[in-house]
Parts: sequence; structure tokens; C-alpha cells
Amino acid sequence: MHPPSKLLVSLMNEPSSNQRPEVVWHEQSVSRADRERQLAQRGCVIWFTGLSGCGKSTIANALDHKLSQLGAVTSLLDGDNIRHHLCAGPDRLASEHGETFANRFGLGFGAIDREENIRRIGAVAELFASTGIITLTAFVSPYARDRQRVRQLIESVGRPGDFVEVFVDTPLETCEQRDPKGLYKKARAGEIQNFTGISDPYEAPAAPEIHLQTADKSPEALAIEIVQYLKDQGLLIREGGEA
Ligand SMILES: Nc1ncnc2c1ncn2[C@@H]1O[C@H](COP(=O)(O)OS(=O)(=O)O)[C@@H](OP(=O)(O)O)[C@H]1O
Ligand SMILES: Nc1ncnc2c1ncn2[C@@H]1O[C@H](COP(=O)(O)OP(=O)(O)O)[C@@H](O)[C@H]1O
Repeated sequence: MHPPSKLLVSLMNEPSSNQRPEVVWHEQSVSRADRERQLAQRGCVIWFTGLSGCGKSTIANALDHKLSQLGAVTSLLDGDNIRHHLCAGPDRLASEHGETFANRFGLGFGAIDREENIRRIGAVAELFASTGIITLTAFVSPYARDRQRVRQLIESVGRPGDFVEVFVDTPLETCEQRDPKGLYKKARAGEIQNFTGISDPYEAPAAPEIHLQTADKSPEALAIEIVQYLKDQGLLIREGGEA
């Protein structure tokens, strides 16, 4: 009886598909604590949520600037911008990737598309926070369950308090008066479907870490409220600079 050939032995030892080990997590030699020590700050996610036009991007930008002045290392992920690439819609994907791919991976504004949008950016924000970066995210993120899932991810990988939900509480009437992109007008005219606040729901946070009452307050003043919270919570280890 000839011994089995080397090829046969290797095939016999090849794990079958249902035995293939799960995706394995690789520990890194540089820890989160190492990175945060180097940056002299705690990685965290500052999650802005609110209606379109409520001031998320403006306030997040003002906060980003103030944190930068304090020497903090930050990143700002903005819904509109992210929907150009990572979470692009089918229209943006079709020419490069084809209709099938675009319809499968392109994101619109239906509930399940928003769920995926927030899931993706929550995962990206976790990667940033785990490298010690103070990560600002500005997304309508209208569904409480989607935001809660991101909170659970961030705080399970890090610790409670690493997810700071900022409710930018601007009344719908004010947002509609502002309407900087003319979207409310189009939504009222039925030209846009699933528009948050008009033809789609917005679930206000029940217990956000920061509830910004924006009426008669400048973006700068609102950003300072957030800086103060971060200092009070010990998330801004580094001091100095004008907040
Ligand atoms: N149907 C509908 N509903 C809400 N918003 C809409 C819609 N269509 C386009 N836009 C523009 O897209 C921006 C919201 O994208 P987000 O990724 O933040 O939305 S979500 O978190 O997935 O709900 C949002 O940007 P901001 O105005 O800066 O919030 C809108 O300008
Ligand atoms: N605190 C504020 N006071 C007055 N206007 C504001 C304030 N915050 C934002 N705005 C204005 O409201 C409009 C929408 O702001 P934006 O940051 O784009 O909102 P969002 O990102 O939530 O859609 C912009 O024209 C902006 O200049």
C-alpha cells in the first residue's frame, strides 16, 4: 500500500469550509493605553444627533477648532461628507461599480439604509476612538436603536463614558426656516421622500450626555458647553489654550 502522496495529505488536512476557524482577532503590540498616553487624551466619540439644519456640522466644526486649539487630536466625521464615499448612495456608485453593486451597497434614507449608515460609521468611530482620537460625528441618526448600538460598541470596546451623545435640540420650525440646502422646501413639495422631521421620524434622545438648547446661542457658545463637559469628565486630560 503506497503511503498517501504529500498532496493528498495536505488536502486531507485542509479544514473544510464549516471547520474553517472564525475570523481571528489579532491583538496589537501597541495598546490603546499606549496611544492615549502619547496623545495625553482619552479616545472617545462625541456623537451629534438632530434634525437636518439643526446645527450639527456647524457646532461640531466649532468644537473641532476649539479642541485643536487646546492641542487635542481629533477627527470629524460628517454625514453629508461620508455619504460621498464610505456611505455613498446608489447614484454615486453605479457608474464605477455597476447597477447591481450600487443597488446592493449604495445607501439612501430608508430606515434600513440609515441603520447601515450608522452601523458603518459607528464601527469607524470605534476604530478612531480606540487609537486615542477624540472623534466627532455629525449625523442625523434619527433612530434611538441605531445610536444605542453605537454606544454599546464604543463603551464595550472602551469604557462607560466614552460615548458622548449630543442632542442638538433645534425646533423643526427653526430648521425649516434655515433650510440652507432647500431640502425642507423639496420635502414639503413631495420631491424628497423619507425626509427626517417631515415624512420620516426623528427619535429625540431620552437621556443624552449633553442636551444643547440652541435657541439664541451661537455655535461657539454651544461648543464651549461641550468643551466644559469634556473637561469635567476628564476626557480632556491636556489643559491650556483658550476654550
Ligand atoms: N431624506 C433625508 N432625510 C434626512 N437628511 C437627508 C435626506 N436626504 C438628504 N439628506 C441630507 O443628508 C444628510 C443626512 O445624512 P445622515 O447620514 O446624517 O443621515 S442619517 O444619519 O443616515 O439619518 C442631511 O445633512 P444635514 O442637513 O447636515 O443633517 C441632509 O442634508
Ligand atoms: N447656533 C446657531 N445659531 C444660528 N444659526 C446656526 C446655528 N448653528 C447652525 N446655524 C446655521 O444653520 C444652518 C444649518 O447648520 P448646519 O450645521 O449645516 O446643520 P446640520 O449639520 O445639522 O444640517 C447653517 O446655515 C448654519 O450657519
